[in-house]
Amino acid sequence: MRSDQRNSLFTGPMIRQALIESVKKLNPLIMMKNPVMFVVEVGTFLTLLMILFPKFFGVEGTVGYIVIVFLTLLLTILFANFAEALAEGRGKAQADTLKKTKADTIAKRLTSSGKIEEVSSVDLRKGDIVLVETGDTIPGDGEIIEGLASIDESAITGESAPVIKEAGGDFNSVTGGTKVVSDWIKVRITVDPGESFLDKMISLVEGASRQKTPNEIALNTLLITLTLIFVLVCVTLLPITKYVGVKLEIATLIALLVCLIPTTIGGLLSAIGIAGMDRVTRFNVLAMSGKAVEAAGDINTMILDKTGTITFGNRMAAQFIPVGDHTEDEACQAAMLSSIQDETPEGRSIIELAKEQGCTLDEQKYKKAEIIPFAAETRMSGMDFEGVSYRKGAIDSVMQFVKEKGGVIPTNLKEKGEQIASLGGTPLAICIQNEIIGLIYLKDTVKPGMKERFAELRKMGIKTIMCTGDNPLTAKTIANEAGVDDFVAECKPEDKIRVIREEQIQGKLVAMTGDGTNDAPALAQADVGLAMNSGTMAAKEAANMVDLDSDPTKIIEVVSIGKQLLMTRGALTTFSVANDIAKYFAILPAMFSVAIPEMQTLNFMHLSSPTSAILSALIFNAVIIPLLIPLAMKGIAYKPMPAVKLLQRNLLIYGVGGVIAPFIGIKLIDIVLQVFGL
Ligand SMILES: Nc1ncnc2c1ncn2[C@@H]1O[C@H](COP(=O)(O)OP(=O)(O)OP(=O)(O)O)[C@@H](O)[C@H]1O
Ligand SMILES: [K+]
Ligand SMILES: [Mg+2]
Repeated sequence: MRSDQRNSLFTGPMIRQALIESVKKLNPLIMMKNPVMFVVEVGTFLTLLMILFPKFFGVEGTVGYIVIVFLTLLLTILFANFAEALAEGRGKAQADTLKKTKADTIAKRLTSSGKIEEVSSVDLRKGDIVLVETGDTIPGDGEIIEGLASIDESAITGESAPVIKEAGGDFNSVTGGTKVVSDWIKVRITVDPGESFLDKMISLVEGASRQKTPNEIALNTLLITLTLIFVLVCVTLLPITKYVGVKLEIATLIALLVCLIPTTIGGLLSAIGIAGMDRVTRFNVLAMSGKAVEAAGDINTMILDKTGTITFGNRMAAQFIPVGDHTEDEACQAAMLSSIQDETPEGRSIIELAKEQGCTLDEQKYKKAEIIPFAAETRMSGMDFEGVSYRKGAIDSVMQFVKEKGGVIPTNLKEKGEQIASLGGTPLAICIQNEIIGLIYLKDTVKPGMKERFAELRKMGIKTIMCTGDNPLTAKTIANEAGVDDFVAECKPEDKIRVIREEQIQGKLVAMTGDGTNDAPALAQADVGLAMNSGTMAAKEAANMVDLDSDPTKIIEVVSIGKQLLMTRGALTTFSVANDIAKYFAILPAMFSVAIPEMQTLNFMHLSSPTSAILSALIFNAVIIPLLIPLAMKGIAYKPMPAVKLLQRNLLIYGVGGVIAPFIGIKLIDIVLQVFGL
């Protein structure tokens, strides 16, 4: 996705393709989806009939004029179609590239007896377990259940550096179509054919599943209403003109109608939406709906988890610290015992550190132990063996566990825990039965550049809140280091939802970024849920956006694009309506000044003739569409500033500009038409 086509706005083949598409889109069945332009098409068809059967319509004398009206109307529709086709073009090109990645591969499926059978990737179903070795393409989306491998995800993310994925924890998801470059993994397939991430990506960039956003629907309703009003105005003009003695051609009436209905925004509306989605994709963010992008434009609050989002998330054991009258050796031993078969990255790093420090473990002996896997709810993990409980976990959780068993808390536990937390580390307490033996210092690092990025969010008026399962002191240290506005510690999954709901109840739009399975419910609750591609399947499925680069601050770009999208649509609507009003005042005096001399005072534009006035306005109405295509595609520049100021600025530029532009444009076209003797 991050290929050359990401940067160059349009290539030759894309423009050629768009030209072909704009003719195909003339199909009335497609056209009907855009009522404003459909009215133009009906008008075009009527003028065509008049050209073909002039006698029937009694227009023999003015066929030349009608031909010009017909051609201008046809161009108007083609221009609008071209805008839409051009906006769709890049997505189609991307989809083609992705489809090549989707080729069927051979999968090594494990049978229940543990044998390997080779099957086609299309025959894989949810729940199948496959072995993927060095050089193999991963045959489907899934979760690593065993092993660790280095994976080239460039086919999907465009990032050439391989990433490490491993069983357990938040980095266990793999995507079909990516490649194992070293080592091996066993993957449990989590989707049936046709529902994969790649399938979703293809249909997203292709725009196949594009639906109008609520904002677009509302605007469309407004445009349809305006159109209906002008249809009525034009129809009632007929008897009025008869009454005052002006002969009004049907073709003129159609031209007048098209000038007055909001064709500019009607023609560009869908292109603006598609281009907005496309800009998001170019930042390597997959948005599941246009609604999500628009919501991003109005975000007030942003919730982030800490581990894996603000920090790198490879929380590694750095030190074993004894408490009470225990020794470092005992702490090391207990840490190891509580981490048998803990498949989280934290658990494995503990075993590694313990081995480095010379601790040993007779794994055979504990084969029959009952393993207690880590859960975000309990914040603990460990095992029960021969009536003895071995646990490690968040200090308060372990303290409670020990107290329930009648144990006492060592006096220096609090102090030693605070020492780790004040460094931004995560302290894990270790206990055997009802006795706390020591602490594990889990180290994690804040991703660089966070402070500057959060400052940017603040400038946009967005409040950042870090919600973490970690203890308050660690949370505070990391919150300060990263520069978030606020934090909530000791969050369980339901607490993250509560924080989001509390903001939403105040009428705020909330964005949430996260990577863990424990973040999934909150990602679904938020108005904008941005999951890290590095994260778990559950997180990616719950979110309405996925950042392929796994950079939580990417939300800044998405917010800018969302704001840009809303602003561009607002500005071009203002411009379009202002234009139409101006055109009204340009054409009507010219049309009536012959019959009603008093109208002459209003005819300050001094257009050469009523016919020229109509044609100039109609031609201006057509050419303004392609002239605005670049603006519709790129969006108007967004700079962080208060909303009111922004609105005033845009009203000035696009409202006043929209009133003035037609007068200048129509006058110029009128002069040119005079040169050609029309
Ligand atoms: N493998 C583990 N065994 C025991 N306890 C753990 C393990 N991993 C994490 N913990 C403890 O559980 C707490 C909660 O973990 P959880 O993954 O829910 O949140 P988190 O990753 O700390 O925070 P965030 O929500 O910011 O990602 C951690 O802060 C830590 O104290
Ligand atoms: K118009
Ligand atoms: Mg987490």
